Amino acid sequence: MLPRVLLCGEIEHVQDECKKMFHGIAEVIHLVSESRSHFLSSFGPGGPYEGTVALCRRNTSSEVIGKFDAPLIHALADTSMVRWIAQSSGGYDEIDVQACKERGILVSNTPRANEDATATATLYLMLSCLRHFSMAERSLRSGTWKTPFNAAQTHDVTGRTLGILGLGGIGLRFAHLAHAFPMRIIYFSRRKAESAPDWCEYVSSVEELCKQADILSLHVPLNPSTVGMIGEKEIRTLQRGSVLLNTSRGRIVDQEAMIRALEDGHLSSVGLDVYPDEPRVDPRLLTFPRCTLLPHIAGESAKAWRTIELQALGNLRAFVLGGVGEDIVPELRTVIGNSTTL
Ligand SMILES: O=C(O)C(=O)CO
Repeated sequence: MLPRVLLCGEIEHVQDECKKMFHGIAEVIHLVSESRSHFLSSFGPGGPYEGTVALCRRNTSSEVIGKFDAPLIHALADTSMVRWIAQSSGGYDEIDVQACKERGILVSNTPRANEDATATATLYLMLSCLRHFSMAERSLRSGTWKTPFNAAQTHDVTGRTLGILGLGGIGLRFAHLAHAFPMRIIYFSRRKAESAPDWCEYVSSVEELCKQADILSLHVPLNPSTVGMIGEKEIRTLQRGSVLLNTSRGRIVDQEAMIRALEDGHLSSVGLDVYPDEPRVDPRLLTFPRCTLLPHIAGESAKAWRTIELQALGNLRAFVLGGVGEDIVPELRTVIGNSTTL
């Protein structure tokens, strides 16, 4: 019997490629569970997921089986042979990687696959927040032409200082895109990035970044050390009238502090693609017409989706064939070699 790989969330964009990739080496099976308890009780003998050695996971699966938190990972390790989870996105914050580490399950993600799409969307948010393009379009679509859009309250990019928090793939790509404009670009990362161009200045702390920037863009992953990283103190350190952009994860920002700053004008607008409790959007955010709000689509373009799915499936295939895939998340890289073979 071939080993089985379970798709937790469907492959939508590369179905033919998926069939070819696993032909003769593994049986690809689909999620049939309608609850978390059914999911967890289905790996045993005679269950629909019997013989599953690895999963490909999309965040959409959490609607049915929930996040891959510590209880789920421990139950999975107790009741199944699953040793690899190939996450189908750059962010893997819905998987408890520490629990995976304890139980010898490795996790891969899809770095690089949607850097360009996410950086491009961030650029759109920056321009829209300064020039109120989203508001202007809403004025036109509602049949009121330029009202309530008010050009006198909009701003140019020229002369602004863009502060990038996290100069990984997306942050760096955004820096390059923004460099087309006559603006100063600074960044803070845990360590100075070797790939940073000369014109992208390193500053030594988040505080220094907030002191100098009047546009702050967030590009760090969500993990226990980044939850609430941008709170009241950081927001108030930004100059009055600054713009905050977030295409990483909602919980990196203290949403209450952000809303207070929008209410009293300390932040002139925010450009968001992500929210703390998606798909819920705090209704107070909808009352600030100059903000640009997207429904977590920054990293989604036709090319990005195909690349993400191919990369996730590639990691899964490498695991099935050789016992280890690529793109292991940083927290688990030291675990390679332990109990991952079929
Ligand atoms: O790749 C990710 O993690 C995304 O959030 C895609 O938008």
